[in-house]
Amino acid sequence: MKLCVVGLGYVGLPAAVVFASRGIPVIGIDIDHRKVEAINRGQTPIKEPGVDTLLRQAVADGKLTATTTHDALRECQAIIIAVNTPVEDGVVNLTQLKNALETAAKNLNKDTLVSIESTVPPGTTEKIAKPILEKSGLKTGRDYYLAHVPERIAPGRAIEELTTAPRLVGGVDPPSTQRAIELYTTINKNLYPTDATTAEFTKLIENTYRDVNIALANIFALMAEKLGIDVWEAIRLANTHPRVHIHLPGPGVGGPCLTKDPYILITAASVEHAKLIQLAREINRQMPTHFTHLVLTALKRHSINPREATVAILGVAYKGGIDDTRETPAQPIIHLLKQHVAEVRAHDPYTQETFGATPTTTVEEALENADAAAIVTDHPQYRQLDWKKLAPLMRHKIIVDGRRVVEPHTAIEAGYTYYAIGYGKAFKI
Ligand SMILES: NC(=O)c1ccc[n+]([C@@H]2O[C@H](COP(=O)([O-])OP(=O)(O)OC[C@H]3O[C@@H](n4cnc5c(N)ncnc54)[C@H](O)[C@@H]3O)[C@@H](O)[C@H]2O)c1
Ligand SMILES: CC(=O)N[C@@H]1[C@@H](OP(=O)(O)OP(=O)(O)OC[C@H]2O[C@@H](n3ccc(=O)[nH]c3=O)[C@H](O)[C@@H]2O)O[C@H](CO)[C@@H](O)[C@@H]1O
Repeated sequence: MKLCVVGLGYVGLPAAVVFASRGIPVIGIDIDHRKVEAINRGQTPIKEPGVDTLLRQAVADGKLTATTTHDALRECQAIIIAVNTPVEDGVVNLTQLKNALETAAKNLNKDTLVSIESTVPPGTTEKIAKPILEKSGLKTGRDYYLAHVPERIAPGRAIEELTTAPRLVGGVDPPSTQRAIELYTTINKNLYPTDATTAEFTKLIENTYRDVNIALANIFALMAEKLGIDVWEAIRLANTHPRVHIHLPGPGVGGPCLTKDPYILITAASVEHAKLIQLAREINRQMPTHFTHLVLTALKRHSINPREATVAILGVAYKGGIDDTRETPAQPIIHLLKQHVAEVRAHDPYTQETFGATPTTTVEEALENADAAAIVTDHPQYRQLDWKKLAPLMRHKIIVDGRRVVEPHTAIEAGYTYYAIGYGKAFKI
């Protein structure tokens, strides 16, 4: 059996190299010739731990080749579609997916499985993909097979999660579910069969649940700031209750999924009370502004004129331990701070991106003569910092912690004034 993977981005490429590593010959297809050329040279166009090694090996073994030509679909008995489904002005754009399906229909072999991994509105596989693919003259569930197998990988852990994280397998009919299980069982034994529309819906509600839960944590944080309470302590205590699992507040929710999937869900099924989900999105989108406000309040409380101040942003990636800056809250935070503050510097151990802030290569360089350290990302390296040793570098010893990377008592003992999202004790007079 040969597998074609259409779309070699953050989802398609890890899948391609993992299938190839299990001995399955894979043809990767992408319209971006630079990606295709890089892959054929054995170089990964995306940064994802482990992909580089598996890719080099797969190309060297002749198990993975990439092409821009969709005719290659003719050689495959299984096709994974992993093109992007971006949300624009709150509405999902399925153009890439429809184009990929049209070319698949023109090159579809009898008995082939088509698996859609892209995140899509419920009903897309059944009502959009199926009619397009049946233009081939083949009948679904009899002549060829169709499933939605949503991708659940978290960036930074893709390779591990592809083989271990539970996976939904939703065929449009039982034979399609069965064929999809046969394909995915070669890389992951933890499969949950269902139907395509349930799989599509489930993918969206998982990320929506996470976004709404984080929004709730963010509201609690704002309340704690008013009440003079430490929300981190309160959430830790609340979560000792066996039926409570409150997520963590922060300076914003970034990444390619939580910022997009709730909108796909709301638009797909417009029920009145979906405004809960909409509101959660708005709360999370507001957090970078709130964090910026905390930084400016901290400067004011220390009688520092922002126009003469330097703020060091620690962390540009959207979450800890990775270099991914898609939809990162650091971008609006830097943008807003630059409107008020003389100099905004940025440091990140994983990425060079600074969104217009002055780049720095070490934490020491970022903090030298700075008035405040503003921690945006929970990189593991930041948890190891010796704040006592760093203190003499700074002009003013102020920490504004978006992620509870520093324990308040550690900062205070090292001579800092400590502010944080949800740390109401900083404001208690
Ligand atoms: N990035 C993630 O971590 C993640 C996780 C789970 C689900 N998803 C979902 O997976 C899908 C893909 O996301 P991504 O981040 O990999 O996107 P991406 O933009 O990184 O990759 C998509 C790739 O598809 C290619 N492409 C577009 N049209 C094509 C066509 N007709 N034929 C061949 N190639 C084509 C693009 O050139 C690009 O390389 C989205 O629906 C996304 O919501 C993403
Ligand atoms: C349901 C779920 O788990 N889905 C995962 C999610 O992966 P992700 O990479 O987007 O990672 P998250 O951890 O959700 O982070 C997003 C942003 O939220 C911030 N955050 C997080 C937790 C918290 O308590 N408080 C916060 O503020 C964090 O800093 C970051 O900015 O979507 C992928 C694509 O669909 C999935 O495949 C993947 O399984």
